[in-house]
Amino acid sequence: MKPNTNISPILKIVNLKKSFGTNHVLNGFNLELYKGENLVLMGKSGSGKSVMIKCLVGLMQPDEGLIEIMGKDISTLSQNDLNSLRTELGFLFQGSALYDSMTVRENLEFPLRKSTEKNFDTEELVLQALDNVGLIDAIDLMPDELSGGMKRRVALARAIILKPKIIIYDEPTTGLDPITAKEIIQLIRAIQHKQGTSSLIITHDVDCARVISERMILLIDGVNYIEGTFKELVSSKDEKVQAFFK
Ligand SMILES: Nc1ncnc2c1ncn2[C@@H]1O[C@H](COP(=O)(O)OP(=O)(O)OP(=O)(O)O)[C@@H](O)[C@H]1O
Repeated sequence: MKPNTNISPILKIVNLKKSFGTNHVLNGFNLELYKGENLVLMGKSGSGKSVMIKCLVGLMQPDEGLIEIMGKDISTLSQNDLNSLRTELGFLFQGSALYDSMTVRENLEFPLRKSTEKNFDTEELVLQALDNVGLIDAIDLMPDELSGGMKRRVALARAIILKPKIIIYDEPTTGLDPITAKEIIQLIRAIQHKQGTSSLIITHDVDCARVISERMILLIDGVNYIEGTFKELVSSKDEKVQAFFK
């Protein structure tokens, strides 16, 4: 399904460029994410996916290009405005990234403590988020008492706890066995459906892309080399594109 391009994208990247010396990582990368869609970004290792995310969240300064989140050009925002815009973004990082010395409950409370919005019931949000990932019973456990799949679920609960409008998933299924990976994919879909979030999913996992994507972008040679549905991309005759699906 093609997005309705009459509607403004919730996230927009235009002509993003970033080099490190002679290593030209991003050479004019473009991306548009529309409300409620699941957009998958695939790129080989070292193609610049993390650099793109760092530019997106303001952790790295691009050499050139425009990044708009919910219609706001992030380069023009004050630190305060950038921080409050960041609360509209949820992240699921590679490898879950839970705090080992904190219980599940404390891990989930962490983003709430940092939030500028204080008008919420912490206990209720924590329980709601854990319920969404089917892990209420694990609330007082420590991360090392959880399986890899449970950790990923807790990380997912933490990513959605403030009901962000956009969620960025960085390799959500890496390191999981195929069955657990499928469960995580189903959860991502269920959460997107329930909360109407827009998702940017960065993955190497072709199965994950096939199941979850409504649209895909391949990052090759620093640009959005090709865009389309999984079906369109998988039937491309272009060798660089085919290499992703072998
Ligand atoms: N701070 C930095 N200084 C110099 N080079 C960097 C820096 N950050 C990234 N790079 C380079 O940018 C390129 C892209 O790296 P990046 O981490 O974005 O790849 P990636 O697509 O996320 O890879 P992976 O899938 O393995 O995570 C690499 O060549 C890397 O060495």
